[in-house]
Amino acid sequence: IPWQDVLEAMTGSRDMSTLPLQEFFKPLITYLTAENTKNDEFIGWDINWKPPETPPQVQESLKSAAFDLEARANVSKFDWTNFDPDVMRQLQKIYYIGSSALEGDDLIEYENILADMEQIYSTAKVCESESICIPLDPDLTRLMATSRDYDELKWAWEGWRRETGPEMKDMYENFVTLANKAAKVNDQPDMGAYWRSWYEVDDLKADSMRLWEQLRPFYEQLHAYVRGRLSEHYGESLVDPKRPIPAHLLGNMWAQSWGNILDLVLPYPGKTSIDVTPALVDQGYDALRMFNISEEFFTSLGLIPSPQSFWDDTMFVKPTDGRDVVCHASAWDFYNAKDIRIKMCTSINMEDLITIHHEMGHTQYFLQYKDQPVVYRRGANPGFHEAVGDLLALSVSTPDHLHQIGLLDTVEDDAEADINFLMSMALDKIAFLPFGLLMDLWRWDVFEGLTTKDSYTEAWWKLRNDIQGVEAPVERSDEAGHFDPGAKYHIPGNTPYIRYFISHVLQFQMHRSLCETAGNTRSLHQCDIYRSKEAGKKLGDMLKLGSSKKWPEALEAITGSREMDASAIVDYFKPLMTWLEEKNEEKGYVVGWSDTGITMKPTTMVTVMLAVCTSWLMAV
Ligand SMILES: CC(=O)N[C@@H](CC(=O)O)C(=O)NC[C@H](CC1(C(=O)N[C@@H](Cc2ccc(O)cc2)C(=O)O)CCCC1)C(=O)O
Ligand SMILES: [Zn+2]
Repeated sequence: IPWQDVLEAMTGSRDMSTLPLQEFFKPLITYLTAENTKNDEFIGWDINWKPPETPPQVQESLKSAAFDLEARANVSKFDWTNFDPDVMRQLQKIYYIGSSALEGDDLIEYENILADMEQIYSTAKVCESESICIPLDPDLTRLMATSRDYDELKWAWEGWRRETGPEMKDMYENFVTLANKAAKVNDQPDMGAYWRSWYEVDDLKADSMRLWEQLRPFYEQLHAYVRGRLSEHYGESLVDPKRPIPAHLLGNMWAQSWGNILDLVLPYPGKTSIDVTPALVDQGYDALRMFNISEEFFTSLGLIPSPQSFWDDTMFVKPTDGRDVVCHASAWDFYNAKDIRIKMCTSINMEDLITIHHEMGHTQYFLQYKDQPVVYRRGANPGFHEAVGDLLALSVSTPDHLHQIGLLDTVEDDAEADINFLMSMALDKIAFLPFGLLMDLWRWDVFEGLTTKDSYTEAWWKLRNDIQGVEAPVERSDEAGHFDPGAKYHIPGNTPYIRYFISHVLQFQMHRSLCETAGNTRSLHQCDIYRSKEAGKKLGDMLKLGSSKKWPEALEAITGSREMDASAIVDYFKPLMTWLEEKNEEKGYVVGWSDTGITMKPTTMVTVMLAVCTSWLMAV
């Protein structure tokens, strides 16, 4: 409560007053006044007065004494600029507490809306019949990954959006109002600005768009090839080779990673498979054993082993006692420098093996910064926290590494096998970029008030079209009560998302540097830092910083650069990009997309322009 209330409780007055102090010293003040008058002392000080010349050595001691006094005086003035910068940084992080700054009913309503939306999302099921209803995890996820039936996929895709979004739509509008109210208490104009403030850069949106512009040409090449192959598989009537790709055909409920349709777009089908799911199943892997693969990779680098409490308390698989749990994987720091846990409904497949590494990247960060002040127990920026696990998974995913740990029996090291591997990586890493970007482009506009409830879905599909080049397989509209953003965990879960886009740039930058540290001599996409204590030391030292330093310093500790830079991901995928440009040209796959479906290749465009100009000149 405000100090005035405390003062009033003690003294009955709400104002500070000097009267008691004067009363306390009254006798002395009377005496001094009389004495000074008697001795005709000069009261106060005359700024033109100069002390008599003091001998040099006395001057020196006076100066040093004055300096100390000055320094002490400054601190006692509680002058922020004079505080130790680290104290300033800690105070700032203590002061800005996000949504916790809401008071009373606002805070209760805010928490209730979040709980209600989370409840809708985590219990939603799509019913095939009166008695059979299937949840997202694992059933709908598996269907979206494995079905190749256009209509079955559409049924699951549309059903999931029907069971989640509409019921949340009004809640979300109220949620945004309260979130923005909290942002203002944190000295931010809206919640999106508050989230972006964690990156401590002038314009995170501009930085993100700049990175995207560098990467978009590569995405367009991949998009063109995948659309071409899907169009051949499903037929042009279902997949128009010039339009955005129907969003339900990409192996994922949100089309955010396309790894599950590798079989439909594999460049060289004759080569040995690099999907280890069959091996995991055949070798009888269970969740715990998959976690141990990840644990062993981390400790091979000399990183910190997971404590026994982690193994005791982690939820590895979906409970079979009927409890409704939030199956969306997550890693938890209990901020007691001891307890860390993961909660995950692990399936026995490659995708979840990678997810396990992602989650253990979080718990490794928790372990590394556990001795920092609590306010510093965070990523250098949120993108760093998301990059750690994926960074190590870049080494684990290489065919050679998978072979080394017995999950691939043969590995072919030739150009075609390389392209197949790069394609499998691109279907996750390159395909993810536009989605990782558009999630918060949509949300930042909503928090800023540029997108209001009556256009939530319209704005969402405009971004999905423009940025990601995918479109809904069925009509979507706000008028119909749709709220498709609500079908993605992080919207009702209110988890910021740009961190994943940033992570997808950072993880390749760090991979390139750690590969150098580990003495890698092969191509970047073949690099495996397994067992490199030097690489592990570099990574560990950066992780120990937590958020105690601004993130460019943390990035510099690993890469030597203070800038986020997309050149590493471009280097990694270079061989595939060259291959895609040639293949798209050779197969006549159109690059890019537009709503009208009329897209011309640049060469055609130029021809048309020339024809127009010539005819115009002739006329003139
Ligand atoms: C207490 C708490 O909240 N803890 C945080 C961690 C922390 O902040 O300390 C946490 O556990 N968040 C959960 C979230 C889970 C996953 C996720 O949501 N992934 C995104 C995007 C994505 C896509 C590709 C990729 O390679 C990596 C991520 C999605 O699935 O869309 C699901 C599986 C993977 C990661 C996570 O781990 O980030
Ligand atoms: Zn994460």
